[in-house]
Amino acid sequence: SKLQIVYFFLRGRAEAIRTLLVEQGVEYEETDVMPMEKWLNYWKPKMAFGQCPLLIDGDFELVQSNAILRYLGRKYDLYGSSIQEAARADMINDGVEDLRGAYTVLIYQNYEDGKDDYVKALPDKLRPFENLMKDTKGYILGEKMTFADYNLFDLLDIHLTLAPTCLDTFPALKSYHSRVLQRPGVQKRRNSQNFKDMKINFNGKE
Ligand SMILES: N[C@@H](CCC(=O)N[C@@H](CS(=O)(=O)O)C(=O)NCC(=O)O)C(=O)O
Repeated sequence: SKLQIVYFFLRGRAEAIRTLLVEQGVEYEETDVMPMEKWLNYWKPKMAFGQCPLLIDGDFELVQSNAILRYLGRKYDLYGSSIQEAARADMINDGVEDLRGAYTVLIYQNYEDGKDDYVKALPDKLRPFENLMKDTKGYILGEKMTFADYNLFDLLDIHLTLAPTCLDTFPALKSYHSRVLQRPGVQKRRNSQNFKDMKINFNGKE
């Protein structure tokens, strides 16, 4: 049976998961948790933490977007080939989660008043990723993509929407973003109507 992603009709925290699955050639179905009444009364109570995305893989169910990415990383051999490689992918994915969390607070709680300061402080948040990516042979672990690359790419991509010049002083990140964007599987996702129809965030702010 096909994998199922249960989430809002949004890029949000599911986009890295979708892009991974499309590029790996894994068929999946998308279940929209809305309308709001359905989310609140049917889906939300089923979710371990009251939140989505949820991945359904046969009779296995998993929430937490980063746990889902890591599960798919293990399932499709996108987690390196040593414990040190896996740990580097984990480290960078945790860094992505830190910045994604700050981005989420801006978008949902403080966009109008906080955007200028957020964008001003953004170089200090991106510089660690530039330093971590400047000596790699393409991706987080070298020549092969990992689950964390899909998350880092999505993080950079949503920040390019928020602040289009934010990578101009970070050549490694700028070339990394376009390298991932040009991958055939990523292009397949990006060119899909489903992707084009989805907003980044629930409140439409970006
Ligand atoms: N740590 C969780 C956070 C999930 C989360 O915040 N989900 C939000 C939607 S979104 O922020 O990912 O867009 C949600 O379910 N919100 C609805 C609710 O909390 O009722 C994860 O990574 O999956």
